[in-house]
Amino acid sequence: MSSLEEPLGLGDLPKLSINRLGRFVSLGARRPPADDDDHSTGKYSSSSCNNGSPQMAFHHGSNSSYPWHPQCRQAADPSRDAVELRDLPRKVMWELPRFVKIVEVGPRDGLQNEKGNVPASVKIQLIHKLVGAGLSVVEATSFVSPKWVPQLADAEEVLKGIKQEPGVRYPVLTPNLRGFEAAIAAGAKEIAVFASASESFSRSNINCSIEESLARYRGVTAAAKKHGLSIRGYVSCVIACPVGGATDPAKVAYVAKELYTMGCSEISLGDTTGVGTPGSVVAMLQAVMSFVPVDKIAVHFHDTYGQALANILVSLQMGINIVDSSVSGLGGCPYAKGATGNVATEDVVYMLHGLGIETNVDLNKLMEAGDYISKHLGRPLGSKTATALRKLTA
Ligand SMILES: CC(C)(COP(=O)([O-])OP(=O)([O-])OC[C@H]1O[C@@H](n2cnc3c(N)ncnc32)[C@H](O)[C@@H]1OP(=O)([O-])[O-])[C@@H](O)C(=O)NCCC(=O)NCCSC(=O)C[C@@](C)(O)CC(=O)[O-]
Repeated sequence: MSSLEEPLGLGDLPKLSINRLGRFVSLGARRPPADDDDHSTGKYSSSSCNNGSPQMAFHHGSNSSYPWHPQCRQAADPSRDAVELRDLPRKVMWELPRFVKIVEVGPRDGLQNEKGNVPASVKIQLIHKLVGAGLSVVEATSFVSPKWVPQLADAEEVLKGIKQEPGVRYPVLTPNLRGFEAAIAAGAKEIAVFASASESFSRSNINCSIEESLARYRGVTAAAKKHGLSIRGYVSCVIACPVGGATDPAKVAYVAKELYTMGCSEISLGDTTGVGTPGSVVAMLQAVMSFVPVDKIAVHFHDTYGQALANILVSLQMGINIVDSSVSGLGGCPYAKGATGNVATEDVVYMLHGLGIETNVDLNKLMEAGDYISKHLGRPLGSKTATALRKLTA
């Protein structure tokens, strides 16, 4: 089995201090009481006799509805159980933010891997539609070598063609000073630099080692600060690398810290290949949060294994409130074979709104943007939410 085929668990990762993780895990999942637990003190609760589902508890009332469940068999005090059931939603939801900022990466990360040519006019129209849907950060393009990413060779035309709205950010990727200069000449007000936590991915993506890339980015960020530009920093392969296998969370933390120290105001942690699970994501975030304030961290999940929404949820529970996503799930990295697109923005918005979290995004208008680009690319919608809602209204 290749490293891409096998999901990673905590056991695959290097040992970390688990104090924080222990605290976190205790909020979400309770261990079942052992036979010798003292139930009379309530030290270990048996309230999960509803098998973790508030709905089941609601319909069936008492824990004893599931006599086959080991914890149900041990339920002793119905009044205590009622109190704990009432508290369950608070326990599950209390760490969640009220507002999540979505960083739309479809026009860049989404289109950089397209086989066919997407005209600049279509990219510009897509960006306008995404901003019209309420997205306040839309990554517009990359000023990278057209030899490496021919799909974004029209970066200047795209950035110049956008009608930049006040209060909206349009970051562009810049791999070096040359890209930075081209970006400001085209009107960029925010740039993004992109390093990797994997040595082999760094070489295949930007043709240099991690240390060389950081040295290069120190020059780029210094120039950006002189021009008063905001800087976003990416760390890719935060869970695993297509070649090197599992990534050490300490390495992710190191690269994130370096980018933060050189002046990146937001650090986006990319699961480039989409192999992460909530277990590996918690360990990685725990490591990064020791060096970068939680409100400066964004998460960026590709959905190769269908884990992206679960990974986002666990990130929110850890205090993250910035999420990258791509309209209609567009995307894939040209240098990460087999990796699919980012999590679809429509699915993220649907989940967040379902949790009562505000985004300022209008889901209907967002779906129109998804329809627009999917029709242009001649492929079905890449969002489950949009597919389901379109069927309902057909
Ligand atoms: C970094 C380089 C340039 C090094 O590429 P290199 O070949 O080592 O550099 P070079 O200096 O030898 O330049 C090669 C050619 O490109 C030109 N060149 C050089 N720089 C530029 C520039 N800025 N703009 C336009 N042209 C440029 C340069 O002038 C030269 O042209 P030639 O002389 O052969 O005609 C190259 O490797 C590159 O552009 N890489 C970008 C690859 C890329 O964009 N990958 C996708 C990013 S996605 C990602 O990283 C993950 C992320 C962020 O999405 C998060 C996640 O999903 O996890």
